[in-house]
Amino acid sequence: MRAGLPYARPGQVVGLLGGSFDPAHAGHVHITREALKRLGLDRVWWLVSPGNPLKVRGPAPLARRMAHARAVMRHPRVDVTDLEARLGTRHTARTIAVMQERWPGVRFVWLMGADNLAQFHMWEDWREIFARVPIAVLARPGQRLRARTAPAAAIYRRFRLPASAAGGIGYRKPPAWIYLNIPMNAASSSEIRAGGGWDQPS
Ligand SMILES: Nc1ncnc2c1ncn2[C@@H]1O[C@H](COP(=O)(O)OP(=O)(O)OP(=O)(O)O)[C@@H](O)[C@H]1O
Ligand SMILES: O=C(O)c1ccc[n+]([C@@H]2O[C@H](COP(=O)([O-])O)[C@@H](O)[C@H]2O)c1
Repeated sequence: MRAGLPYARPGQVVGLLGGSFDPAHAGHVHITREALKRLGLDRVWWLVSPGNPLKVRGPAPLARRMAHARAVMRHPRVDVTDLEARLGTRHTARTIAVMQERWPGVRFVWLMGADNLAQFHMWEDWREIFARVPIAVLARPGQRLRARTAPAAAIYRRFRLPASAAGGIGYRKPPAWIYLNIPMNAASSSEIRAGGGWDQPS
């Protein structure tokens, strides 16, 4: 990272995993490693969000979530960033637009768990995200049916790639998306919070 911004060369393929990471957990680490392995990515950048625009409850302070995410995700090809706070963006479509300007020639791929595909049609300018970058959806326990019946999946049905195309997804012209059936990990931030495992230190 230079001056707080991650580095990638033009032509490199970078997966973007946006999230509240409130807190980061083994599920995030697992899908990041799977994405690196299967999608032909050079790097993955975590975008630790200032706050999900659809969530009412505010998350823990960004600095705390960043520090914890960095402790949890240790991999030479992964950068944990607070890019949205630095770029002043909050909605994903805008974040990606600004990043494509800032890193010309870098091939970004949007990564998300299957639960997010189910809600994707409610994101601001969500069609613009499909128009800008290939998307990889990673299996999550209990979310298969919801993802299969997601409005965004139906609308973009003809742009879905077969599993065999995973390794080259970064080179596909958008719209293009793929559903990755990976071994699953059941970790979730809400469960950790409900169990009191992320309470503020007193
Ligand atoms: N166990 C998991 N398996 C697959 N995808 C996951 C998993 N945990 C998180 N993700 C994905 O990682 C991204 C960031 O997730 P987020 O930070 O919201 O964690 P979360 O566990 O889903 O949180 P919460 O329970 O508060 O909704 C999202 O795209 C989400 O779908
Ligand atoms: O752009 C939007 O309207 C939008 C709505 C909901 C979620 N997102 C993004 O989706 C990512 C996952 O959010 P979360 O809170 O489920 O971890 C994170 O990068 C959010 O900024 C984006």
